[in-house]
Amino acid sequence: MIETERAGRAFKVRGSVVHAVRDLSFRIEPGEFVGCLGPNGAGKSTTIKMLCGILTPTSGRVRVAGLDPSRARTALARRIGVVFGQRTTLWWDLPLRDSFELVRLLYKVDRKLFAARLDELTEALDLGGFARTPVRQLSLGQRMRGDLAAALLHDPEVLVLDEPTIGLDVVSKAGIRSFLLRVNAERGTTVLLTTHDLGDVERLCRRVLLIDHGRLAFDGSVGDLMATAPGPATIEEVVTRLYTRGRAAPPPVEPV
Ligand SMILES: Nc1ncnc2c1ncn2[C@@H]1O[C@H](COP(=O)(O)OP(=O)(O)OP(=O)(O)O)[C@@H](O)[C@H]1O
Repeated sequence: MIETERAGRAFKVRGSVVHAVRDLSFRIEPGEFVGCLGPNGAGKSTTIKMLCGILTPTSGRVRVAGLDPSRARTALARRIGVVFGQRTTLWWDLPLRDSFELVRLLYKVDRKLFAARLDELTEALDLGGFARTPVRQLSLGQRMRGDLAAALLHDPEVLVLDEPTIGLDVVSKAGIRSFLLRVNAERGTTVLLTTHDLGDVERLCRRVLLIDHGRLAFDGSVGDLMATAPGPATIEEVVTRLYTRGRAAPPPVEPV
């Protein structure tokens, strides 16, 4: 469903070249729920942007639902839902309900199917109380639920999420997580999410990709990830060890 083959993306910055992603190869099968981890600046968002067709790889190949994302953006848009936790795709000044109607028109979703899907999503994400509120007046948690609904209104086969739980309180996070598990289990939607929240990984992901310095540093189950530690460890300890492997340990914090 998602496939990258030695994919790379370089940027020219003030006369030098930054390799944001290099030689990235992985395959995600239909129905998988995969988490993408990595330290800040590792290349996660660049990877997601290549999968959505926002960025074209400068080397290698990317395929999503059999399509080349940067060449077939319109065709892909019908098969993929995307949420960027740090940026809304909704119309800021419009009531949430009107944003959904625009999504319906953009994706040419049949009116009846749209109404049924919107009812389901309204119930599952508890959108009823703020459907008529302009997006700019929504809390972050409400806005994220709105963004998720907008990404799923056309019933895509693939859902790609860039930090979907960022800034949410524990209750909102739990709601979003159980919703995502439901979407994956009930509709068989393939989910790929990036996150810095290891709770997302523990509760949601059966498989983890770890990107470091633009390269794939780990690909396996959460159990395999935990088994990389020499002894009993928390997931925070395991991931810290992988993120700092081969690097100087951060200086200890001196008490004042
Ligand atoms: N448009 C761009 N122009 C130049 N460099 C870029 C651009 N986008 C990303 N980069 C660089 O590519 C590298 C990877 O960035 P990216 O945003 O993919 O990392 P990330 O893993 O998503 O980080 P974070 O967890 O902090 O969001 C970084 O060094 C970043 O500065």
